[in-house]
Amino acid sequence: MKTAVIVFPGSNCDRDIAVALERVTGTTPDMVWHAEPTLPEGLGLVAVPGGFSYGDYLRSGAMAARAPVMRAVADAAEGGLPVLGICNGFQVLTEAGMLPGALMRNAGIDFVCREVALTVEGARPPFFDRYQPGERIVLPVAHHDGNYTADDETLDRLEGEGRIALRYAEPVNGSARNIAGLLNERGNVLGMMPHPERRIEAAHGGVDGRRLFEAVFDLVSAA
Ligand SMILES: NC(=O)CC[C@H](N)C(=O)O
Repeated sequence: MKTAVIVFPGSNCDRDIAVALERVTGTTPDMVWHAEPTLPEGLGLVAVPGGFSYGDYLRSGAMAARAPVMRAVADAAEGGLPVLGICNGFQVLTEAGMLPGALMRNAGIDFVCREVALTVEGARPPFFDRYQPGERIVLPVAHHDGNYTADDETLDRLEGEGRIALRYAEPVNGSARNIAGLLNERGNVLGMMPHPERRIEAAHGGVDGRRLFEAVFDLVSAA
């Protein structure tokens, strides 16, 4: 499966996700610089990685959302391509309007860097069909702007449409309804604050992130 990882000035989890994709899919992803106007042909997944794009000025993800490559990412998502935004990637996707709501400063102000327990809310493909609905998993988080915020009407709609993909098992950063991960309407764009790419082999202390990549790989290989 051909994959791409978007790289912004200040990305720092681009290598982590590249290694995870390589280990799971057996192919090396294309690293795509933010200034590129297009994406490579024939992709099965685009990853928007974690980090501190543009130093988190003006808000985390705000400047990256306006990078030339993001227009191509939005077009590809509209065409149904799976897009995975992790941590800063989730912030970029909300700032780009590809996912609703915003990620605000953590309720406790502090940077939160630890393992957290999460509930997988649904087993919806392409990302979660290798998990059980309601399954409890553990992944690491590392962020200062993970406090998901949206108005009540939006939150109710997200719940009603089954688009809350992941919830913190207990409050971590003040996120509305403990939201840790979110899908777009079609289900092919996922933004999540925890880092699945940092839990794919035993040496990481757990493998709860691995099935997410395997599920996308299965889907694309079967196509
Ligand atoms: N690990 C990350 O992607 C950090 C995300 C973001 N810049 C924050 O601290 O909120």
